[in-house]
Amino acid sequence: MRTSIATVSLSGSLTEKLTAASRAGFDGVEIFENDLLASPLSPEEVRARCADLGLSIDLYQPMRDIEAVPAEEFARNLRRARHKFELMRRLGADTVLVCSSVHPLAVDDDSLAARHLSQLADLAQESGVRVAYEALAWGRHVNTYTHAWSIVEAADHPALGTCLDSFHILSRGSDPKGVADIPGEKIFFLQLADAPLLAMDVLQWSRHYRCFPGQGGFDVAGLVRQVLRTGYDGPLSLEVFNDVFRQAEAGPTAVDAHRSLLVLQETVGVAAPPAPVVPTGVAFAELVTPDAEPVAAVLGALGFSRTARHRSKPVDLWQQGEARILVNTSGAARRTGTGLAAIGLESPDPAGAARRAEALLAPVLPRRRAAEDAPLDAVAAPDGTALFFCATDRPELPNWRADFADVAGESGGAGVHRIDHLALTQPWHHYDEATLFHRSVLGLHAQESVDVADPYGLMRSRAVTNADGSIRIALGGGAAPTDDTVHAQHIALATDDVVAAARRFRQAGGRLLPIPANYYDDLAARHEFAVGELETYRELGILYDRDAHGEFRHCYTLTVGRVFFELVQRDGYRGYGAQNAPVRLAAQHTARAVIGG
Ligand SMILES: O=C(O)c1ccc(O)c(O)c1
Ligand SMILES: [Mg+2]
Repeated sequence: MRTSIATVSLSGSLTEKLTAASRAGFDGVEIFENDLLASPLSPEEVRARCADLGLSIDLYQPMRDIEAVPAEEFARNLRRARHKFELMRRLGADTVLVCSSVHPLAVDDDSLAARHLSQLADLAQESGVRVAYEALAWGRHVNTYTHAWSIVEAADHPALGTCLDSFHILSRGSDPKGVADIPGEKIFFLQLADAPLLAMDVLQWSRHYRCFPGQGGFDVAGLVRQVLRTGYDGPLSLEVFNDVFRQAEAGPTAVDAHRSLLVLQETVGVAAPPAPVVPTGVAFAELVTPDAEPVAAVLGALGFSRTARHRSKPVDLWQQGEARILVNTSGAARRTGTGLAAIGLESPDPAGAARRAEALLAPVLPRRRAAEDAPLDAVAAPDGTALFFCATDRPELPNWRADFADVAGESGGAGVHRIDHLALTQPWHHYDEATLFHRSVLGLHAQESVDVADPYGLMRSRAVTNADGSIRIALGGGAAPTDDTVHAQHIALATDDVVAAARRFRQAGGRLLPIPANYYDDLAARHEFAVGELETYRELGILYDRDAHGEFRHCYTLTVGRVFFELVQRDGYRGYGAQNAPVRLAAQHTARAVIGG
């Protein structure tokens, strides 16, 4: 289906918005009046720019407070409409949106509203324009889509139809089944937005918290299915008023937006991109660092051994059980410092996973970093992390491991057997985008988002997982001023005995994050522990949580650059310790103040 986006959904000048929409693959735009008024381009220039960019102008919007107003008011409205229809002729736009009136003098009189809209439609028709009447959820007298449709039906004018907007319908809890009563050709336009389920005034909710389909709590797909059954063949158009998107860069937002429509079309069965290939585990995590020594010291103390070296690049493989960490000292990190740059995802079908990712607009990275390397499909996540689709030691497929030559690593270890989860800090304005990306591109399941108090702001966190929990990525982000050293990425390592692993780490010279004594007093109040157990946790800085499925014990290393490690002992527990994150964040701020990072 054709896809469109309202300019109000993107940041920047009109030109920037149009360019971003075009690059992201949209077919058309809704031009929001304020964007045109503020643009130095003439309507003819806007029209030409859209044509150059391959965009149609699918809607001009909005006209307000038109119907069911006193006669002199309505006369002024018709005068205004004449001007706007002339403007639309210059723009080459043939459909105008009219929102249901919020005018204080508007009367509750459907037949007057129908007469007014019919008169407006007469005028529109003379200019070759169609009028799409939309019920605002906070309209003074008309605030449901069924009511707006009954007025359009009564007016019975060929140039008058209705505009359905998923936000106005779903925010009020209206039943979308009523859409079946509207003939498809009378649905002149379909606007789509999702929103988080918030208990607040509907106007504020609409103007500040809309998001792209799949990022909120509405059943947008259910509504779209209803609309498609009517035979509607206009565009799927996003109209998202959102404070974050207003500030974020238009290019990535437009890609995120278009991805949401691709996924929506897949959900309702009108598009079939390559099927998701759900990853089955973590093949490796790759750190970049300008200086391998501090990272090597921490990995060594954690029980890792350097087991192999890349044949052509300064990349070492550190391994313990099935946990593999690549340490890359090539140039890039000199600018960025030590950080988590890439994740290898074990994939049942790496090429298929890459095709899915590409179809959903993930930037594809070069398959071979050097001529002699095994070809490896990779894409960039919204935060820039490279995701490699790997087949480790499967003879029929290229093996990244074959690029590495074994070196004599000392054995031993600290009982770490695999990577339990990875935590990626998202730039604050990419949090919803990151969730949709990981869900749709990788086929992971998103858990509930939780608020996490940081001493200097509020973070949000949510895990995306596969069915058996062998992939668990915690996405963190939020309004807190991000401090790279505290809001760092982290790699959580699974062990069956966190106390033993923590002790070994310390004995080997590693430094664990100190946790305040008050935390343990609170633990003692909340849970019963065996004699001496809590004292051990207190001594080592081990945190504790439990859920309906089991227990979780975990502790943290100090941060190296922008990354730190966590040792976790997971006994049935299904979360990732988010309950303890406020204490961890505060402790990290303290540690940084005391130790200086
Ligand atoms: O918030 C508004 O005013 C507004 C304007 C136009 C729309 O299509 C809409 O859904 C809301
Ligand atoms: Mg709307």
